[in-house]
Amino acid sequence: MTPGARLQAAIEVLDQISAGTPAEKALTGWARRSRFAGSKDRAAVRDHVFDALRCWRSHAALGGGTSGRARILGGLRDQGVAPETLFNGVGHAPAALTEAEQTPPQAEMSEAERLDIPDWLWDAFSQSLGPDSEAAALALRQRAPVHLRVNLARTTREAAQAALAEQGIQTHPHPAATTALEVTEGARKIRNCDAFQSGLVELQDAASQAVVELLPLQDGQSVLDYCAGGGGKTLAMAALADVSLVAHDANYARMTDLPARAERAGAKVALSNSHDLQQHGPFDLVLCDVPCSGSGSWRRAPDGKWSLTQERLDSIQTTQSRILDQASQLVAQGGTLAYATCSMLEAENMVQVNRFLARTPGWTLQEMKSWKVHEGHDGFFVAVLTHA
Ligand SMILES: C[S@@+](CC[C@H](N)C(=O)[O-])C[C@H]1O[C@@H](n2cnc3c(N)ncnc32)[C@H](O)[C@@H]1O
Repeated sequence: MTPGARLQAAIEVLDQISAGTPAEKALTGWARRSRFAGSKDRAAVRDHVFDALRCWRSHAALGGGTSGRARILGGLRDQGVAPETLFNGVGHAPAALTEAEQTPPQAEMSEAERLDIPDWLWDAFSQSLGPDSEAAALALRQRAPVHLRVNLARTTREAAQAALAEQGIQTHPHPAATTALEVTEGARKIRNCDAFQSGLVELQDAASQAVVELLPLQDGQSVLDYCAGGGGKTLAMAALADVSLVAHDANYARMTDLPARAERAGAKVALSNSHDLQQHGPFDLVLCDVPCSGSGSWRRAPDGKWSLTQERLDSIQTTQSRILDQASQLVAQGGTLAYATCSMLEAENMVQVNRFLARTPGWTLQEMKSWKVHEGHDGFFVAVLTHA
Protein backbone atom coordinates (compact mmCIF):
# COMPACT_ATOMS: atom_id res chain seq x y z
CA MET A 1 0.00 0.00 0.00
CA THR A 2 1.18 3.55 -0.66
CA PRO A 3 1.50 5.98 2.28
CA GLY A 4 -1.66 7.73 1.02
CA ALA A 5 -3.62 4.47 0.80
CA ARG A 6 -2.66 3.65 4.39
CA LEU A 7 -4.02 7.05 5.47
CA GLN A 8 -7.27 6.40 3.59
CA ALA A 9 -7.60 3.03 5.37
CA ALA A 10 -7.03 4.76 8.73
CA ILE A 11 -9.73 7.32 7.82
CA GLU A 12 -12.23 4.52 7.24
CA VAL A 13 -11.30 2.78 10.52
CA LEU A 14 -11.58 6.07 12.43
CA ASP A 15 -15.06 6.67 11.01
CA GLN A 16 -16.12 3.28 12.35
CA ILE A 17 -14.63 4.09 15.74
CA SER A 18 -16.54 7.38 15.77
CA ALA A 19 -19.70 5.42 15.03
CA GLY A 20 -19.12 3.33 18.15
CA THR A 21 -17.02 0.33 17.05
CA PRO A 22 -14.19 -0.44 19.52
CA ALA A 23 -10.77 0.39 18.04
CA GLU A 24 -9.41 -3.18 18.02
CA LYS A 25 -12.57 -4.52 16.41
CA ALA A 26 -12.55 -1.82 13.73
CA LEU A 27 -8.89 -2.58 12.93
CA THR A 28 -9.42 -6.34 12.83
CA GLY A 29 -12.46 -5.89 10.57
CA TRP A 30 -10.45 -3.72 8.18
CA ALA A 31 -7.57 -6.22 8.10
CA ARG A 32 -9.97 -9.09 7.29
CA ARG A 33 -11.50 -7.16 4.43
CA SER A 34 -8.08 -6.08 3.13
CA ARG A 35 -6.24 -9.28 2.26
CA PHE A 36 -3.93 -7.23 0.01
CA ALA A 37 -2.49 -5.49 3.08
CA GLY A 38 0.84 -6.89 4.32
CA SER A 39 2.06 -6.85 7.91
CA LYS A 40 3.84 -3.50 7.42
CA ASP A 41 0.64 -1.98 6.02
CA ARG A 42 -1.40 -3.29 8.95
CA ALA A 43 1.15 -1.91 11.41
CA ALA A 44 1.19 1.49 9.69
CA VAL A 45 -2.62 1.77 9.60
CA ARG A 46 -2.76 0.78 13.26
CA ASP A 47 -0.17 3.45 14.12
CA HIS A 48 -2.17 6.13 12.25
CA VAL A 49 -5.37 5.10 14.05
CA PHE A 50 -3.76 5.08 17.48
CA ASP A 51 -2.00 8.41 16.84
CA ALA A 52 -5.42 9.88 16.02
CA LEU A 53 -6.98 8.34 19.14
CA ARG A 54 -4.27 9.80 21.39
CA CYS A 55 -4.84 13.25 19.89
CA TRP A 56 -8.60 12.91 19.29
CA ARG A 57 -9.51 16.49 20.22
CA SER A 58 -6.53 18.47 18.97
CA HIS A 59 -6.35 16.70 15.61
CA ALA A 60 -10.07 17.26 15.05
CA ALA A 61 -9.56 20.95 15.83
CA LEU A 62 -6.56 21.18 13.48
CA GLY A 63 -8.45 19.32 10.75
CA GLY A 64 -11.60 21.39 11.10
CA GLY A 65 -14.05 18.55 11.85
CA THR A 66 -14.72 15.26 13.58
CA SER A 67 -14.65 12.88 10.60
CA GLY A 68 -11.79 10.42 10.16
CA ARG A 69 -10.63 12.53 7.22
CA ALA A 70 -10.51 15.71 9.33
CA ARG A 71 -8.62 13.95 12.13
CA ILE A 72 -5.99 12.54 9.75
CA LEU A 73 -5.69 15.95 8.09
CA GLY A 74 -5.23 17.55 11.53
CA GLY A 75 -2.63 14.93 12.41
CA LEU A 76 -0.55 15.77 9.33
CA ARG A 77 -0.73 19.48 10.22
CA ASP A 78 0.33 18.63 13.78
CA GLN A 79 3.40 16.81 12.42
CA GLY A 80 4.23 19.66 10.07
CA VAL A 81 3.58 17.50 6.97
CA ALA A 82 2.01 19.36 4.03
CA PRO A 83 -1.37 17.54 3.67
CA GLU A 84 -1.63 18.04 -0.10
CA THR A 85 1.38 15.75 -0.60
CA LEU A 86 -0.71 12.80 0.64
CA PHE A 87 -4.28 13.98 0.10
CA ASN A 88 -3.95 13.90 -3.69
CA GLY A 89 -6.48 11.32 -4.88
CA VAL A 90 -3.75 9.27 -6.55
CA GLY A 91 -4.46 5.53 -6.42
CA HIS A 92 -6.20 4.83 -3.14
CA ALA A 93 -4.99 7.99 -1.37
CA PRO A 94 -7.51 10.41 0.20
CA ALA A 95 -9.16 12.76 -2.29
CA ALA A 96 -7.44 16.10 -2.87
CA LEU A 97 -8.21 18.82 -0.29
CA THR A 98 -11.35 20.83 -0.89
CA GLU A 99 -11.04 24.59 -0.92
CA ALA A 100 -12.45 24.76 2.63
CA GLU A 101 -9.94 22.17 3.85
CA GLN A 102 -6.98 24.03 2.40
CA THR A 103 -7.10 26.72 5.09
CA PRO A 104 -6.24 25.50 8.60
CA PRO A 105 -8.87 26.49 11.21
CA GLN A 106 -7.98 29.70 13.04
CA ALA A 107 -9.96 29.18 16.29
CA GLU A 108 -7.76 29.02 19.37
CA MET A 109 -7.90 25.75 21.29
CA SER A 110 -8.65 25.54 25.01
CA GLU A 111 -5.86 24.11 27.15
CA ALA A 112 -7.66 20.77 27.62
CA GLU A 113 -8.30 20.56 23.87
CA ARG A 114 -4.70 21.36 22.96
CA LEU A 115 -3.45 18.78 25.47
CA ASP A 116 -6.06 16.16 24.54
CA ILE A 117 -7.66 15.73 27.94
CA PRO A 118 -11.46 15.54 28.31
CA ASP A 119 -12.91 18.85 29.61
CA TRP A 120 -14.70 17.23 32.56
CA LEU A 121 -11.39 15.71 33.76
CA TRP A 122 -9.09 18.67 33.23
CA ASP A 123 -9.39 20.14 36.75
CA ALA A 124 -8.80 16.78 38.48
CA PHE A 125 -5.94 15.97 36.09
CA SER A 126 -4.18 19.31 36.53
CA GLN A 127 -4.70 19.36 40.31
CA SER A 128 -3.29 15.82 40.59
CA LEU A 129 -0.20 16.56 38.51
CA GLY A 130 0.37 20.21 39.44
CA PRO A 131 3.31 21.67 37.51
CA ASP A 132 3.72 18.35 35.65
CA SER A 133 0.24 18.48 34.07
CA GLU A 134 1.29 19.79 30.69
CA ALA A 135 4.30 17.47 30.38
CA ALA A 136 2.18 14.46 31.39
CA ALA A 137 -0.65 15.35 29.00
CA LEU A 138 1.83 15.88 26.16
CA ALA A 139 3.45 12.51 26.90
CA LEU A 140 0.00 10.87 26.66
CA ARG A 141 -0.19 12.23 23.08
CA GLN A 142 2.92 10.22 22.09
CA ARG A 143 3.46 6.53 21.34
CA ALA A 144 4.58 4.47 24.33
CA PRO A 145 8.09 3.03 24.37
CA VAL A 146 8.48 -0.76 24.31
CA HIS A 147 9.97 -2.18 27.50
CA LEU A 148 11.05 -5.66 28.46
CA ARG A 149 11.49 -7.21 31.88
CA VAL A 150 14.50 -9.46 32.18
CA ASN A 151 13.70 -12.61 34.13
CA LEU A 152 16.52 -12.46 36.69
CA ALA A 153 15.61 -15.96 37.87
CA ARG A 154 16.94 -17.16 34.49
CA THR A 155 19.52 -14.69 33.20
CA THR A 156 21.20 -11.31 33.66
CA ARG A 157 20.25 -8.05 31.99
CA GLU A 158 23.49 -8.07 29.96
CA ALA A 159 23.04 -11.68 28.79
CA ALA A 160 19.43 -10.96 27.80
CA GLN A 161 20.57 -7.92 25.81
CA ALA A 162 23.12 -10.04 23.96
CA ALA A 163 20.55 -12.77 23.19
CA LEU A 164 18.11 -10.16 21.88
CA ALA A 165 20.77 -8.43 19.79
CA GLU A 166 21.59 -11.74 18.06
CA GLN A 167 18.05 -11.68 16.70
CA GLY A 168 18.13 -8.04 15.63
CA ILE A 169 16.49 -6.56 18.73
CA GLN A 170 18.51 -3.67 20.15
CA THR A 171 17.93 -2.49 23.72
CA HIS A 172 19.38 -0.32 26.44
CA PRO A 173 18.90 -0.55 30.20
CA HIS A 174 16.04 1.57 31.54
CA PRO A 175 16.86 3.42 34.77
CA ALA A 176 13.45 2.87 36.43
CA ALA A 177 14.13 -0.76 37.36
CA THR A 178 17.13 -3.10 37.50
CA THR A 179 15.19 -5.59 35.36
CA ALA A 180 14.09 -3.13 32.67
CA LEU A 181 15.23 -2.79 29.07
CA GLU A 182 13.98 -0.27 26.52
CA VAL A 183 13.76 -1.61 22.99
CA THR A 184 15.30 0.77 20.46
CA GLU A 185 15.14 -1.42 17.34
CA GLY A 186 13.30 -4.55 16.26
CA ALA A 187 10.29 -4.29 18.60
CA ARG A 188 8.02 -6.13 16.18
CA LYS A 189 10.26 -9.23 16.36
CA ILE A 190 9.96 -9.68 20.12
CA ARG A 191 7.12 -12.17 20.44
CA ASN A 192 8.81 -14.61 18.04
CA CYS A 193 12.37 -14.30 19.31
CA ASP A 194 14.08 -17.07 21.32
CA ALA A 195 14.65 -14.92 24.42
CA PHE A 196 10.91 -14.24 24.68
CA GLN A 197 9.80 -17.76 23.77
CA SER A 198 12.14 -19.30 26.36
CA GLY A 199 11.07 -16.95 29.17
CA LEU A 200 14.24 -14.86 29.46
CA VAL A 201 12.25 -11.67 28.87
CA GLU A 202 8.63 -10.53 29.12
CA LEU A 203 6.95 -7.45 27.71
CA GLN A 204 6.30 -5.14 30.67
CA ASP A 205 6.46 -1.41 31.18
CA ALA A 206 9.44 -0.21 33.27
CA ALA A 207 7.25 1.52 35.90
CA SER A 208 5.27 -1.68 36.35
CA GLN A 209 8.57 -3.41 37.06
CA ALA A 210 9.65 -0.63 39.42
CA VAL A 211 6.45 -1.08 41.46
CA VAL A 212 7.36 -4.72 42.05
CA GLU A 213 10.98 -3.86 42.88
CA LEU A 214 9.78 -1.57 45.63
CA LEU A 215 7.87 -4.34 47.42
CA PRO A 216 9.56 -5.85 50.51
CA LEU A 217 9.76 -9.33 48.95
CA GLN A 218 11.80 -11.95 50.80
CA ASP A 219 12.52 -15.62 50.18
CA GLY A 220 10.08 -17.90 51.96
CA GLN A 221 7.16 -15.44 52.10
CA SER A 222 3.62 -16.32 51.16
CA VAL A 223 2.42 -13.76 48.62
CA LEU A 224 -0.99 -13.05 47.08
CA ASP A 225 -1.47 -11.13 43.84
CA TYR A 226 -5.09 -10.13 44.52
CA CYS A 227 -5.79 -8.52 41.12
CA ALA A 228 -3.49 -10.69 39.02
CA GLY A 229 -5.10 -10.25 35.59
CA GLY A 230 -2.73 -11.72 33.00
CA GLY A 231 -0.08 -12.06 35.72
CA GLY A 232 2.49 -9.44 34.69
CA LYS A 233 3.26 -8.51 38.28
CA THR A 234 2.81 -12.08 39.56
CA LEU A 235 5.66 -13.21 37.33
CA ALA A 236 7.77 -10.15 38.17
CA MET A 237 7.46 -11.04 41.86
CA ALA A 238 8.31 -14.69 41.18
CA ALA A 239 11.54 -13.61 39.49
CA LEU A 240 12.71 -11.46 42.40
CA ALA A 241 12.34 -13.83 45.36
CA ASP A 242 11.67 -17.46 46.13
CA VAL A 243 8.13 -16.96 47.40
CA SER A 244 5.02 -19.08 47.53
CA LEU A 245 2.68 -17.29 45.12
CA VAL A 246 -1.09 -17.30 44.77
CA ALA A 247 -2.75 -15.39 41.93
CA HIS A 248 -6.38 -14.28 42.19
CA ASP A 249 -8.67 -12.17 40.05
CA ALA A 250 -12.37 -11.47 40.43
CA ASN A 251 -12.57 -12.38 36.76
CA TYR A 252 -10.91 -15.79 36.87
CA ALA A 253 -10.82 -16.02 33.06
CA ARG A 254 -8.34 -13.14 32.95
CA MET A 255 -5.73 -15.50 34.39
CA THR A 256 -6.18 -18.06 31.59
CA ASP A 257 -2.74 -17.47 30.07
CA LEU A 258 -0.93 -17.26 33.40
CA PRO A 259 -0.07 -20.98 33.81
CA ALA A 260 1.59 -21.07 30.37
CA ARG A 261 3.42 -17.80 31.00
CA ALA A 262 4.56 -19.05 34.41
CA GLU A 263 5.86 -22.27 32.90
CA ARG A 264 7.79 -20.33 30.25
CA ALA A 265 9.32 -18.19 33.01
CA GLY A 266 10.08 -21.18 35.26
CA ALA A 267 7.80 -19.80 38.01
CA LYS A 268 5.41 -21.66 40.29
CA VAL A 269 2.05 -19.93 40.78
CA ALA A 270 -1.17 -21.32 42.25
CA LEU A 271 -4.40 -19.82 40.91
CA SER A 272 -7.33 -19.23 43.24
CA ASN A 273 -10.92 -18.18 42.74
CA SER A 274 -12.54 -15.80 45.23
CA HIS A 275 -14.37 -18.61 47.00
CA ASP A 276 -11.21 -20.57 47.95
CA LEU A 277 -8.96 -17.62 48.64
CA GLN A 278 -9.39 -17.61 52.41
CA GLN A 279 -7.99 -21.10 52.74
CA HIS A 280 -4.69 -20.09 51.07
CA GLY A 281 -4.09 -17.26 53.55
CA PRO A 282 -3.14 -15.37 55.57
CA PHE A 283 -0.30 -13.93 53.47
CA ASP A 284 2.91 -12.11 54.35
CA LEU A 285 2.35 -9.79 51.41
CA VAL A 286 -0.76 -8.96 49.41
CA LEU A 287 -0.45 -6.88 46.24
CA CYS A 288 -3.57 -5.12 44.97
CA ASP A 289 -2.88 -3.85 41.46
CA VAL A 290 -6.40 -2.51 41.33
CA PRO A 291 -8.62 -1.71 38.36
CA CYS A 292 -8.31 2.02 37.68
CA SER A 293 -8.90 4.76 35.11
CA GLY A 294 -5.65 3.69 33.41
CA SER A 295 -4.68 7.35 33.06
CA GLY A 296 -0.99 6.45 33.38
CA SER A 297 -1.20 4.14 30.39
CA TRP A 298 -3.58 6.02 28.12
CA ARG A 299 -0.95 6.25 25.40
CA ARG A 300 -1.13 2.44 25.11
CA ALA A 301 -4.93 2.33 25.33
CA PRO A 302 -6.01 5.82 24.21
CA ASP A 303 -9.69 4.99 23.78
CA GLY A 304 -9.80 4.68 27.59
CA LYS A 305 -9.12 8.42 27.81
CA TRP A 306 -12.29 9.22 25.91
CA SER A 307 -14.57 6.51 27.28
CA LEU A 308 -13.96 7.42 30.93
CA THR A 309 -16.79 9.39 32.56
CA GLN A 310 -17.21 10.84 36.05
CA GLU A 311 -19.76 8.09 36.81
CA ARG A 312 -17.34 5.40 35.68
CA LEU A 313 -14.53 6.95 37.73
CA ASP A 314 -16.78 7.03 40.82
CA SER A 315 -17.65 3.39 40.31
CA ILE A 316 -13.95 2.45 39.88
CA GLN A 317 -13.14 4.23 43.14
CA THR A 318 -15.86 2.28 44.95
CA THR A 319 -14.32 -0.96 43.65
CA GLN A 320 -10.84 0.18 44.74
CA SER A 321 -12.04 0.84 48.33
CA ARG A 322 -13.80 -2.50 48.45
CA ILE A 323 -10.67 -4.31 47.26
CA LEU A 324 -8.57 -2.60 49.93
CA ASP A 325 -11.07 -3.64 52.62
CA GLN A 326 -11.27 -7.24 51.45
CA ALA A 327 -7.60 -7.79 50.62
CA SER A 328 -6.40 -6.24 53.90
CA GLN A 329 -8.20 -9.02 55.77
CA LEU A 330 -6.01 -11.59 54.05
CA VAL A 331 -2.75 -10.08 55.34
CA ALA A 332 -1.04 -11.89 58.23
CA GLN A 333 -0.25 -10.03 61.46
CA GLY A 334 2.85 -7.93 60.77
CA GLY A 335 2.39 -8.40 57.02
CA THR A 336 2.31 -5.98 54.11
CA LEU A 337 -0.47 -4.67 51.89
CA ALA A 338 0.60 -2.96 48.67
CA TYR A 339 -1.88 -0.82 46.72
CA ALA A 340 -0.97 0.02 43.13
CA THR A 341 -2.63 1.79 40.22
CA CYS A 342 -1.56 2.77 36.71
CA SER A 343 -3.29 6.09 37.34
CA MET A 344 -1.95 9.57 37.97
CA LEU A 345 -5.20 10.84 39.53
CA GLU A 346 -4.99 11.61 43.25
CA ALA A 347 -8.58 10.42 43.75
CA GLU A 348 -7.45 6.89 42.90
CA ASN A 349 -4.11 7.09 44.71
CA MET A 350 -3.34 8.97 47.92
CA VAL A 351 -7.01 9.80 48.53
CA GLN A 352 -7.86 6.09 48.53
CA VAL A 353 -4.93 5.23 50.79
CA ASN A 354 -5.74 8.02 53.26
CA ARG A 355 -9.40 6.99 53.41
CA PHE A 356 -8.40 3.36 54.02
CA LEU A 357 -6.01 4.40 56.80
CA ALA A 358 -8.71 6.57 58.38
CA ARG A 359 -11.35 3.82 58.41
CA THR A 360 -9.09 0.83 59.25
CA PRO A 361 -7.14 0.94 62.51
CA GLY A 362 -3.80 -0.85 62.82
CA TRP A 363 -2.30 0.04 59.44
CA THR A 364 0.70 2.30 58.83
CA LEU A 365 1.92 3.79 55.57
CA GLN A 366 5.55 2.68 55.12
CA GLU A 367 6.29 4.03 51.69
CA MET A 368 4.63 5.44 48.64
CA LYS A 369 5.91 6.39 45.25
CA SER A 370 4.54 7.64 41.97
CA TRP A 371 6.00 7.45 38.49
CA LYS A 372 4.96 10.07 35.94
CA VAL A 373 4.22 9.23 32.33
CA HIS A 374 6.56 11.93 31.01
CA GLU A 375 9.52 10.26 32.73
CA GLY A 376 9.86 7.58 30.05
CA HIS A 377 7.42 4.90 31.26
CA ASP A 378 3.75 4.55 32.20
CA GLY A 379 2.32 6.59 35.06
CA PHE A 380 2.08 4.43 38.19
CA PHE A 381 1.46 4.70 41.92
CA VAL A 382 2.18 2.37 44.80
CA ALA A 383 1.62 2.61 48.55
CA VAL A 384 3.11 0.03 50.90
CA LEU A 385 1.22 -0.43 54.18
CA THR A 386 2.02 -2.63 57.13
CA HIS A 387 -0.16 -4.07 59.81
CA ALA A 388 0.99 -3.79 63.41
C1 LIG B 1 -4.87 -3.42 36.57
S1 LIG B 1 -5.55 -4.97 36.24
C2 LIG B 1 -4.30 -6.06 36.84
C3 LIG B 1 -3.07 -6.14 35.99
C4 LIG B 1 -2.10 -7.21 36.45
N1 LIG B 1 -1.79 -7.09 37.85
C5 LIG B 1 -0.79 -7.17 35.68
O1 LIG B 1 0.23 -6.68 36.16
O2 LIG B 1 -0.81 -7.69 34.55
C6 LIG B 1 -6.78 -5.10 37.44
C7 LIG B 1 -7.44 -6.47 37.56
O3 LIG B 1 -8.32 -6.42 38.69
C8 LIG B 1 -9.37 -7.31 38.44
N2 LIG B 1 -10.47 -6.98 39.38
C9 LIG B 1 -11.51 -6.12 39.20
N3 LIG B 1 -12.27 -6.09 40.31
C10 LIG B 1 -11.72 -6.92 41.20
C11 LIG B 1 -12.04 -7.31 42.52
N4 LIG B 1 -13.11 -6.81 43.15
N5 LIG B 1 -11.24 -8.20 43.13
C12 LIG B 1 -10.15 -8.71 42.51
N6 LIG B 1 -9.79 -8.38 41.25
C13 LIG B 1 -10.55 -7.49 40.60
C14 LIG B 1 -9.68 -7.12 36.98
O4 LIG B 1 -10.36 -8.25 36.46
C15 LIG B 1 -8.29 -6.90 36.39
O5 LIG B 1 -7.78 -8.09 35.84
